[in-house]
Amino acid sequence: MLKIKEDLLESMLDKAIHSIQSSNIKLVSYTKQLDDINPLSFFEAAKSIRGNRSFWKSSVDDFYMVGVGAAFEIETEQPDILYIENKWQTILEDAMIHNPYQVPGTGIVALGGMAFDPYKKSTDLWKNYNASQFTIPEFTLTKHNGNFYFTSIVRVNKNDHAKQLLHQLKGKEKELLSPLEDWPEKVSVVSKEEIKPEQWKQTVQKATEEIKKCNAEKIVLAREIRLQLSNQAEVSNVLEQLIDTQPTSYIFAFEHGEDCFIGATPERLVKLEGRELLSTCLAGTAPRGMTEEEDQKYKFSLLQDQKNREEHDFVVQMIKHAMEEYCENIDIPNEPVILALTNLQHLYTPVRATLKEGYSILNIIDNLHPTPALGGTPRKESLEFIRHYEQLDRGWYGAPIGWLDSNENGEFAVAIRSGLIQGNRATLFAGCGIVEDSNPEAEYEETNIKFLPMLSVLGGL
Ligand SMILES: C=C(O[C@H]1C=CC=C(C(=O)O)[C@@H]1O)C(=O)O
Ligand SMILES: [Mg+2]
Repeated sequence: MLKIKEDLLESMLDKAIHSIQSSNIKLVSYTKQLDDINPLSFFEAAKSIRGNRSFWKSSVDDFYMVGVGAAFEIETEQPDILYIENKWQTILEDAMIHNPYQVPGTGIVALGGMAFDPYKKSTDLWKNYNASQFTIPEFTLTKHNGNFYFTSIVRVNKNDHAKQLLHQLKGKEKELLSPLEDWPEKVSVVSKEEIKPEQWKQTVQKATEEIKKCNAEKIVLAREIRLQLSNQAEVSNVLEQLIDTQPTSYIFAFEHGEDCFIGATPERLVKLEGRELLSTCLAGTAPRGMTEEEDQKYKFSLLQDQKNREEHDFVVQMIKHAMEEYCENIDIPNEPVILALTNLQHLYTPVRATLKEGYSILNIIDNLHPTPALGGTPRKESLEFIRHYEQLDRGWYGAPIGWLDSNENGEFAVAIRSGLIQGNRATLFAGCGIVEDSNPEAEYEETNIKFLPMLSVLGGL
């Protein structure tokens, strides 16, 4: 840091300390540009504060965010995203921000997520994850359009000393930006346990019966597998492999205490840049072929398959309807196209719109989640079925995860193709949309393909 910049940060800290009122949260943020730095190395360099790191890579853009430490946590056990919104706005009103770049994901940012269904009783598996939790990191590395930005955020207290805070910041920054000496090893799967697959197939059967009785139109059911690993899984290594093997997915990790929720999801829930909004309808699945010819065959039959088209169309109709409330200039193509991923292909309909004034990204999430790609149609009936009959604790699986910044930019994905790593154990999740014509055996096979991205990077193939 140049002397002149240090002086500016010191005087910001000093001013913040002297202006603080008894109960308010005063954050000071300072953003500067860095030379080339590998986001994964930055994540790994922060391993001394393991338990408090977040990682995000966008699916299509060369955009990364790595959050380290916690200047402040916004969390709630209540099923109330708007509590998060209010707290976030209050924090921003009191914050002092130095950010000459105004690039998405810089300045004051928050990274986090929430439970799929806060009304379902949670188990010990997810004890380290709140109903919703957003971290404002102490340090954020952002890669945007080939440029690197480094933001430091300090929560100041009345009795702090600016010089001392600055000294601590410089020490931590040096540690985070120093070259790495070694890179963690891969793990492998020692044993794999599928949780009650036959019972799961019976639940699928039960769902189709409920649909035939017109009690719902679509219900998404998930199942889990538990893995015993050769060693404690190193998150940096797992992330590195996910980036390599799933280049068109969002790659994410949210560490909470000893645990890490991690995955590679293709499903964007919402991206907001200024008022420009993107969303995605993703549902309907087929495998990839072993040859070009076989791949094309799967592709064409997926595009024409009645059952998959129905699964997909429920998502399109719901998102279209939700967008009409908050957006204008809504653009949704009439026909889906194929989104081909490493292990499977999906029916995909992109959505573009302009967000009306007065609404935020958290309003959109509140409205969209869960889409029929993860819940079902109608929402109320399908969620009741899931709550009652699904045997697992989804936790944050299937829920919105992502980030937002102080300039109304943000992006959230749906946390699928994911797992919870707990030392040398991991729990993986995969689900599928059940409609009237679903066949339990075929749906079981579909979930098997959806486990592959996580299973392969944990050394389970
Ligand atoms: C619920 C999952 O996928 C959803 C997203 C895309 C396709 C889906 C399907 O075809 O069933 C699912 O709705 C999952 O991967 O765990
Ligand atoms: Mg499906």
